[in-house]
Amino acid sequence: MDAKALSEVEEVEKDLKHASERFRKSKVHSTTASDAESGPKHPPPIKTNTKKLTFQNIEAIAVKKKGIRQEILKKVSGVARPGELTFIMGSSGAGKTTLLNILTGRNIKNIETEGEVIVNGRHMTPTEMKRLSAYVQQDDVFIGMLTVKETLRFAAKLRSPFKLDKVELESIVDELLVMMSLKKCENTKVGSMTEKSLSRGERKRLAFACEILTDPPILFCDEPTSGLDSFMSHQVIKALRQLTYEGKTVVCTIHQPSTSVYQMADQLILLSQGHIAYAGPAKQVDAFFGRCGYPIPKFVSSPDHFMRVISHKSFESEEEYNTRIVKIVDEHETMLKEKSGHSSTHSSRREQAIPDADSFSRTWWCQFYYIFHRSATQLYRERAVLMTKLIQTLIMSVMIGGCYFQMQIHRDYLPSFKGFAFVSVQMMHMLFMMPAMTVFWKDYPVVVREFQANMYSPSAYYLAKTTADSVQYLVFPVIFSAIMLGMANLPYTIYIITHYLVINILLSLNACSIAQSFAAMCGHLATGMTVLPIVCVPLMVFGGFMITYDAIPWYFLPLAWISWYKYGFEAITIVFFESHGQIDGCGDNSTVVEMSSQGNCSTGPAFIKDQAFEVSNLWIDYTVILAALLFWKILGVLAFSWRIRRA
Ligand SMILES: Nc1ncnc2c1ncn2[C@@H]1O[C@H](COP(=O)(O)OP(=O)(O)OP(=O)(O)O)[C@@H](O)[C@H]1O
Repeated sequence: MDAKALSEVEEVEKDLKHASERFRKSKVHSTTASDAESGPKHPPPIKTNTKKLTFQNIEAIAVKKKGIRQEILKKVSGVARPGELTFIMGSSGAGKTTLLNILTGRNIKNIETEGEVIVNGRHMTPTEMKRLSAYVQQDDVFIGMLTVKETLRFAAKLRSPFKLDKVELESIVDELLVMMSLKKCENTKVGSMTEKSLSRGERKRLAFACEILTDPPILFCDEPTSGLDSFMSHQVIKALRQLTYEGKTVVCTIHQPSTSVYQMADQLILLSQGHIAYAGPAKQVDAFFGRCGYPIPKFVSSPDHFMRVISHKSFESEEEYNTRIVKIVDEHETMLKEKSGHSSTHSSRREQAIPDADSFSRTWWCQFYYIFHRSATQLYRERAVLMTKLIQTLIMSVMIGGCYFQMQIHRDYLPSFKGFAFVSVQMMHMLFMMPAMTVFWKDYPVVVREFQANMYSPSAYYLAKTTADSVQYLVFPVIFSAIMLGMANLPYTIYIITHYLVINILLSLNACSIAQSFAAMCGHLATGMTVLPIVCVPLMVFGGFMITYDAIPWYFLPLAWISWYKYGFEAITIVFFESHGQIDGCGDNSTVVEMSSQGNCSTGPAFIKDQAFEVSNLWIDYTVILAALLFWKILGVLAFSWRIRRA
C-alpha cells in the first residue's frame, strides 16, 4: 500500500473514531412524532463527519445458469446527501435491493457490476463502504435466545471501534434502547420468525440499533417498513428521519409508503426496469411527472400516482409499457442535462482505492471470547434440548449397560467384551453426531449478517461456537462411561477408569468435529446427514469388530488405517487387557482354540494380539484419534470460512 493510500486509510479511521466519540457524548434526542416531521424544532444537524454519497453509471448483470445474463441496472446514477433521507422506490423487481447491495458491496456474488461509488469525492472499495456505512437488510435475523439488551451488548462489544469498559458499554446500550424506543422490551427475548417474541416493528428498530452502534455516517436500509402496519412504518421511518438530524446520510428502499411516511423523505430515486426514472427532491416529483405528461390527479397521493405511472398495467401491452418508461427516462435525462452543473463530482482516480481486507474492531481472541460467551448462553437457555440429550444418554446407557450386566473378564465373556468395547466407540458417534450437525443451523443467517458487518471472522465464530457446544460432549460421555462401567463387573483400577473415560471423551469430541465439519462443507443439514454415513459407515466396518484387521482385503486396508473406530476399539481393548494375567476359564487349550481365531487368548496381552491389535499401540491410538479431531476441526474452519465469505 503506498503512502497516499495509507493516509487515506488513516483518514477513514479518524472519521470513524470521531464518529464514535460523538456518539458516546451525544445526548439522546427523545423527540415526539410531530417533532420528527417539523424542521425548526429539531436539534440542528451536526455538520462534522458528514458524507455525501454519489454513485455513477452503476450497471448490474446477473449471471445465471447456462450463461444466461439478466441486465438488472442500467447506468444508474444518483446522489444521497448528509442530513437527508433518500428513498429508493420502484416496482417489484426494478433493482432497488441490487442497487443497495452494490452500494454496500454485499450479496453480489453472481452479479457483474460496473460503475463508481464515491463518498465525499473519493472512490470507495466495498471494504471502505463497510467501514463508513451500516446496512439494515430486509430480513432482520437475530439469535432468538438473547434478549434485546444482550443482542445490543454483543453488537456493541464487537463493533465499537474502541474497547469499551462496562460503564461505557451500558451507557451506549441504554442510549440506543431509548433512542429506538426499545426500553420497555429490553429484557424480552428477541425470538425467531417461528417463535414470536418481539413485534416486527421492534425487531426492525433493534436491527437499526445494532447497525448504528458505530455511529456510521451513512445508513442503508432495505425495505425497513415491509410487513409493518402504517403506524409501525411511521415509527420506523421517524427513527430514520431522526438519524438525519445528526448529519447522517440515510438511504432506504421502500414499498408503497403512506402519505405521512412519504412526506418524511427529502430525496427520491425512482427505478423502473433498471433505469432511473427520477432522481431529485421528493417534493418535485409531481412537477416532473406533470412535465412527462402525467399530471397528478386530484385526491391521489404523490407515491400512489407515480408508482401507478411506472408500473406495468395488466391491460396494456409490453410495448406500450416500455414506450412510457423510455419517455419518462428520457425526460429525466433531459432534465438532468438542463441542470448538468449540479451533478458534477470531483473524484480522485480509481487507482487510489484502498485494497480490500478484513478489518475487525476486536482481536481474534476477543471475538472468540464474546462469541463463546454468547453461544454458551444460547446453550444454557436451550435447556430443554440439553435435558432431552441427557435423558437419551441415560436411557441408552442403561439399556446398553444392561446387556453387559455383571460381565467379567472370563473366557465366556470375551466375545461380549469385544461388543462392550466396540459399542462404546459406536455410541460416542451415534449419540452425538447428529445433534452436533445442527450446531450452526439456526445461526447461519445471523453469522452471514454479522460477518458482513465486519463483527468477527468466520474462524473465530466456528471455533467459539463448536467449543461452547462441545462442553456437553465432555459431560455425556462421562455419564455413559460411568453407567457402562457401573453395570459391568470388570477389574477397575484408576488407570483403566481414567483411560476409558478419556478415550470416550476424545471419541465423542472427534465425532462432533466430523459432524460439524460435514455441516460446514455441505452447507445444508439434509445433505450433510445424507453424506456423513457414506464416510462413517465404511470406516466403522473396518473398525476391527466386524472384520479383524488381518482379514481385511488389501484394497480396503487404507480405510482401516484411517478408521478412528479401529483406534478407539484397540485403545479400549488395550487398557482393559494389557496388564491382565491369566484369563479365567482359559486354562483348557481346547476351549481356547474354539473361541479364538488365532488359538491363543489365555492372557490379556494374548487376547489383544488375537484381535490383531498391538499392546504397545495405546499412544498411537490416542495420537491418531487426536489427529483426526484436529483434521476435522481444521477442515471445518476452512469450509465454514469459505461458505460464509461467499454467502
Ligand atoms: N443474485 C441474483 N441472481 C440472479 N438474479 C438476481 C439476483 N439479484 C437480483 N436478481 C434479479 O434482479 C431483479 C431485481 O431484483 P431486486 O431484488 O434488486 O429487485 P427489487 O426492486 O428490490 O424488488 P422487490 O421490491 O420485489 O424486493 C429481479 O428480477 C431479480 O430476480
